[in-house]
Amino acid sequence: MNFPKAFEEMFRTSFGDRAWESYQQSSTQPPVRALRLNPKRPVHKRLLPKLSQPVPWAKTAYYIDHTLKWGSDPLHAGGEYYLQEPSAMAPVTALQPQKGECILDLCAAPGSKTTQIAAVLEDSGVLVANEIHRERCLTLAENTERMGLSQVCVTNLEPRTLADSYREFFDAILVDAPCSGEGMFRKDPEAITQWNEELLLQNADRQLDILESAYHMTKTPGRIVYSTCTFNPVENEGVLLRFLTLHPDLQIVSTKLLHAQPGLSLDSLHTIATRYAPLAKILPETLQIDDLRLDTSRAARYFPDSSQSEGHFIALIEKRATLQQQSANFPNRPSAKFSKDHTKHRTKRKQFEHTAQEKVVIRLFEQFAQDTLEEHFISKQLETHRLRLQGEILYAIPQKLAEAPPPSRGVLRIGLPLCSVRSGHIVPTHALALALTTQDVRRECRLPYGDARILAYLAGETIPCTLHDGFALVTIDGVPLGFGKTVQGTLKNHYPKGLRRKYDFVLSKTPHSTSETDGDPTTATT
Ligand SMILES: C[S@@+](CC[C@H](N)C(=O)[O-])C[C@H]1O[C@@H](n2cnc3c(N)ncnc32)[C@H](O)[C@@H]1O
Repeated sequence: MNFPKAFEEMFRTSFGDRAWESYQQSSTQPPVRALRLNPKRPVHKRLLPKLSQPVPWAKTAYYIDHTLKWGSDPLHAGGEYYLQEPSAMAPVTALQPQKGECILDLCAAPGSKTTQIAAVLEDSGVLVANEIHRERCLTLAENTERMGLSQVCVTNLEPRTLADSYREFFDAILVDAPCSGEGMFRKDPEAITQWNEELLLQNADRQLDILESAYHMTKTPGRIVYSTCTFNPVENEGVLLRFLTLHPDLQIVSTKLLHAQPGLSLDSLHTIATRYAPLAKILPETLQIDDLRLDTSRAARYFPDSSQSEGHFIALIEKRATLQQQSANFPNRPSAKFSKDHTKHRTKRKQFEHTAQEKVVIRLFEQFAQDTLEEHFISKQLETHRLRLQGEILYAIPQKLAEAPPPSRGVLRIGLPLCSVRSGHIVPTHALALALTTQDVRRECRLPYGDARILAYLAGETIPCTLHDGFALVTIDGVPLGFGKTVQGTLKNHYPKGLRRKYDFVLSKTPHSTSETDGDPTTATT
């Protein structure tokens, strides 16, 4: 691999000559790949023999054979697993989401960390997944659907706009920031050509801006994880120090991540800054070396040569009350105005009632549910969610989210979309199908792995089915693929048109019999 001279200089100055030699050597190896199992799905027996090496720092995660096209298997379409680079799993491990918490994934697309957080929350609490770019946000929504998540709200907003609605709302926020992507070089050698020092400075400023919004959305006490897939200290430690000098109520705490190197200490950063101008440019002048709050060595860095991964930087930051809580200086919205809006909303909440149109759709959905779903699924949804019609879609919205003032625009999905109504008939959503288990439904069209009807269904064809007439969940040995409607021995296809494509039973293939690329855009993730 040909690295720019300036990149080599940054690396040698920051991490030493030996680290550079070792890094360079690792760059000749193929990138490592891994998957995370979806705890909502039964583990398919086809997968088991292929999952022999766990990723040490993440739950239910395994290294996988990089020669197989994992994204083309029908089990992938059923959300059985999520393909994710191993060190990209570490930020969520550091965040330590707890059941019932309100969590924000602020830079979320394509959704690898959103789906990882959701796996821990297990349908409890609230998870807002935000992505600024529209196209990437659609992929994020698709991935939350594929993994069967029910408590997720997907938004397409600038972080500052989101902060207007959710001030001090979240227990924990993940800022997996856009960065110079030095940890992507093995996977995407093209990225090397775009690397330059100006890019590091621009990214650092942008990251600081995003972190500012995160700060205002985090409760006290609360936590923020800041992560990037890049190595340089102009982003990473540099951004951390700039962020923490602005907020005395923040403190870096240890991530305790396995197999990671510690972040660069304040002492070493001062030395590096004397030899590396971009770092000297951004390092705050008033840093006190013995200020434990700013101990950047508590952050964690994964390098490809010292861990089996591509590379990441992760810092866990705690927000704690200080004696002199600093007054909010967030641009755009003064806090007094915000609390006024809040009161207005609370009054509205007390008077909450379904609209007439909502009542009609809910009644139709209840009839559908009586015929198609088991009682316990609906009663669980009603216990923890509120039903609300948004446009044409009836949603089950997590209670805590339904009580908060939602952003007035840019919401792609708020909780679990249940159904829409067409010509007086319920059309259940694909998201509902994938949020179900076989215990939740009255009719399951269960197909064994390898059955040709699976590929036909995923291509949008009708398939023969002997079940009683009505909606049925199509599954591969219990792993849901989508809905179909049985009419006199034929299952009409409800697999979404936009997702229909050719799949292949990849997991029955022996390693090295297929090409190295995955070929699935929805899984291109750090
Ligand atoms: C490293 S990627 C996130 C990967 C994602 N967390 C995952 O694990 O799948 C960073 C994301 O930040 C988004 N982004 C770019 N500029 C941004 C900005 N100014 N504010 C917020 N997000 C931004 C990018 O579109 C990109 O999707």
